[in-house]
Amino acid sequence: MKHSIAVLGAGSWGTSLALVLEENGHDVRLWGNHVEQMREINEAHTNKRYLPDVTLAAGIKGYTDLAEAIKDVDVILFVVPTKAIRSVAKQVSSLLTKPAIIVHASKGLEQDTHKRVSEILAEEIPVALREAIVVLSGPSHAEEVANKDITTITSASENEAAAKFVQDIFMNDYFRIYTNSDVIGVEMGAALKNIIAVGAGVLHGLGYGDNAKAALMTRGLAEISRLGVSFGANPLTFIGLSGVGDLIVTCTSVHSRNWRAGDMIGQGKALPEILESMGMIVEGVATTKAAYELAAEKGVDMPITNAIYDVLYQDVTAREAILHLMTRDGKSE
Ligand SMILES: NC(=O)C1=CN([C@@H]2O[C@H](COP(=O)(O)OP(=O)(O)OC[C@H]3O[C@@H](n4cnc5c(N)ncnc54)[C@H](O)[C@@H]3O)[C@@H](O)[C@H]2O)C=CC1
Ligand SMILES: O=C(CO)COP(=O)(O)O
Repeated sequence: MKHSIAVLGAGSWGTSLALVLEENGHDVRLWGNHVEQMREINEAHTNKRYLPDVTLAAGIKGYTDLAEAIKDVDVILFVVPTKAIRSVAKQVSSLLTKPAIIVHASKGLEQDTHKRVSEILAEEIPVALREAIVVLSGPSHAEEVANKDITTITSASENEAAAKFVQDIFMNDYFRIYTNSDVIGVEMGAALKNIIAVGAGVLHGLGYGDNAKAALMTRGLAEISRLGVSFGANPLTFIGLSGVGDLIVTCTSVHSRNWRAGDMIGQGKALPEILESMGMIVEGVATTKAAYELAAEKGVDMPITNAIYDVLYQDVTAREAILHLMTRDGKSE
């Protein structure tokens, strides 16, 4: 069945998800806040800044007017960076005239409040205007999805019917969706893997090898799970697509923005210059600070997150942070 879907956020991930939905026969409205970019999408059918080698289907329509983009849609998919979720959600709730299924595919924790993205959406969009909130997450680089490379991700919601609905609108022969009811686990896995990806990049930039990477990913997953479980997540979620699955892709791929930023840190470049040169969101930087503060509040031991926090925010060198991690007291696994 054909549905009308507004995709909010015309970066690499929003554009790739719009491509999948359009291919699946839906009416797709891609909303962005840059007039020139939306004109490019509508006239040249490209979005070169974010997906340089991709031609977009003519069915994907770019919108700069949010009211028009969300008018009478069945689904609103948020794919802006985490730091923009609250402001965009506020605008949506002031303009929405009928309830919609609210989906998000963003991966991070809000600064200061430390909230997950679905919590922000639940605060900003009144119950009367949302049928359900669904989280879309898993190992999925936009560049590969746009090339129709095989990808599997998770659709998570407390509302099982809504999770299945989202599974149905996205599924096709290269994009496979599994449902999950553990929203906390799926969102915590998604947000926290970005921190470990920065660390994997740092190790690469410093010249460390595969043993170091495997150590970081394994012990990183242990602390992701610890923090997630302290909020009520199911520990098994972290061995699923939005846990170890996403950790693998993001720590081993040159597509990863977080990994690339970490790699440049390892090579000795300064963080502001790195973020400037990326031109895309590197969620792991803000999420490291949120997770560091959250772990301290909760009394959860997160030594790798603390080490990356020290490098990003405390002027500790990466080599010093690694030495500190490696020379802590011996522990039981
Ligand atoms: N790129 C990827 O492969 C994947 C990204 N994600 C997540 O998706 C989210 C978006 O990431 P990307 O698409 O990579 O980011 P991006 O940096 O490629 O694009 C972000 C887009 O959001 C727009 N934007 C920023 N603030 C805005 C605002 N206030 N109002 C309207 N538009 C605004 C930007 O102009 C840009 O078009 C992030 O949370 C990321 O972790 C999740 C899975 C895969
Ligand atoms: O979440 C992502 C892939 O699943 C994208 O984030 P990165 O680009 O940092 O890997």
